[in-house]
Amino acid sequence: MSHHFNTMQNHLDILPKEEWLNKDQKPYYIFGPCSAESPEQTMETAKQIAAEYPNATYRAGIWKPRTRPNNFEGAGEQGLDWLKSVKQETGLKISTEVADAHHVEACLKAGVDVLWVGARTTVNPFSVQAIADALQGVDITVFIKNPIVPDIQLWMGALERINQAGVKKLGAIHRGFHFHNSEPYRNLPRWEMPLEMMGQYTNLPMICDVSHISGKPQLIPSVAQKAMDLNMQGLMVETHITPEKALSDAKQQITPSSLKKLIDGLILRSPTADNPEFENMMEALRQKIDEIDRNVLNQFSNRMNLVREIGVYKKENNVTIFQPSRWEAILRRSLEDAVNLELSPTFVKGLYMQIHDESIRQQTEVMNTKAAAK
Ligand SMILES: O=C(O)C(=O)C[C@]1(C(=O)O)C=C[C@@H](O)C=C1
Repeated sequence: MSHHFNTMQNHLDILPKEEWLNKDQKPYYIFGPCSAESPEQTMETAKQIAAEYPNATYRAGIWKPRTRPNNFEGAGEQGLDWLKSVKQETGLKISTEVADAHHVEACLKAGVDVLWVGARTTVNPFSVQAIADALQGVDITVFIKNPIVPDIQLWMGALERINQAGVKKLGAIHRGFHFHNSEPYRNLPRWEMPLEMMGQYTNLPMICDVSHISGKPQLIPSVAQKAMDLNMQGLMVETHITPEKALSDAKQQITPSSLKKLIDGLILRSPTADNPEFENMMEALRQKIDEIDRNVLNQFSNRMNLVREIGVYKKENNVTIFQPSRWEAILRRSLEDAVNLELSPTFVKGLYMQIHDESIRQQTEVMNTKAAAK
């Protein structure tokens, strides 16, 4: 397999965060029920949220296609009228999920401020393009949730399609990924995926949907704190006046008062410190890390030289590349060392799997190379 490794950054034409996302709120908060269920539930939840967080964006799902039919499928278009009333009475910005062009048109007519594309829509470029076409030239905020499968290209593609329609207030929402077993989460966070996106598009705001990752209230605080510590720009938290009576996602919604506890408990750290002593210390430690990194790579290179040398002997003696007992011994020794070195076994095992893969690749190359004329 050939690896094309791209360290180049990609580009999205997005307005600076300070001009829209973080204009009135930092972090950016999206709070509200999974679904708009009734005028009363929609309004009452909004009032309680607005009392504490007047600059938050209010969310409520209007169209809720469930995995299997014949469950509560959302209030439909009438729910947009309920959201409109919320906007009028509380002043909160309103937001909902769109999955097709018809949804977009209905939301634009209702004056919805913020739209998001859901995880099951992001996987389908046909759907995303239809939404992009409906948004052509419209000045509105749009967030793209990660696709349910951990495929970064789909996420990037969806952002690019919407951006190419001219949407400049654009962000991403990390909601975790679907796996057969995501314990203890509902959706495995795979934090490296949003981080990769943030690296690829340095101006892309990333919001963490802590509810869909957690799936249960107990996990929400640690997920929210981690998102903040990873320098994400905001949080989406499903909030319901009576979660136990919710018609969808009852298990993961929290009350407005639990929401307040959650937000009060967050420690907000900044990406840099305005402190010369801190900067000096960081500089010194980073220099040491740079030196170690260079040594590590050099040693890997030395190791691979030996591996290729072994490869030549194996070729001359017609011996197989993969040596299970030797490989097992290396792995066992390394895992024992890991304990004493305060390295996690998962990390060390992953590292050695990578090294072994590379050894095999290099020896395969040696085997396939025609010997130089003697
Ligand atoms: O010891 C060998 O036979 C090697 O080729 C070296 C090495 C390694 O990378 O350490 C590579 C492949 C084998 O499966 C086992 C070990």
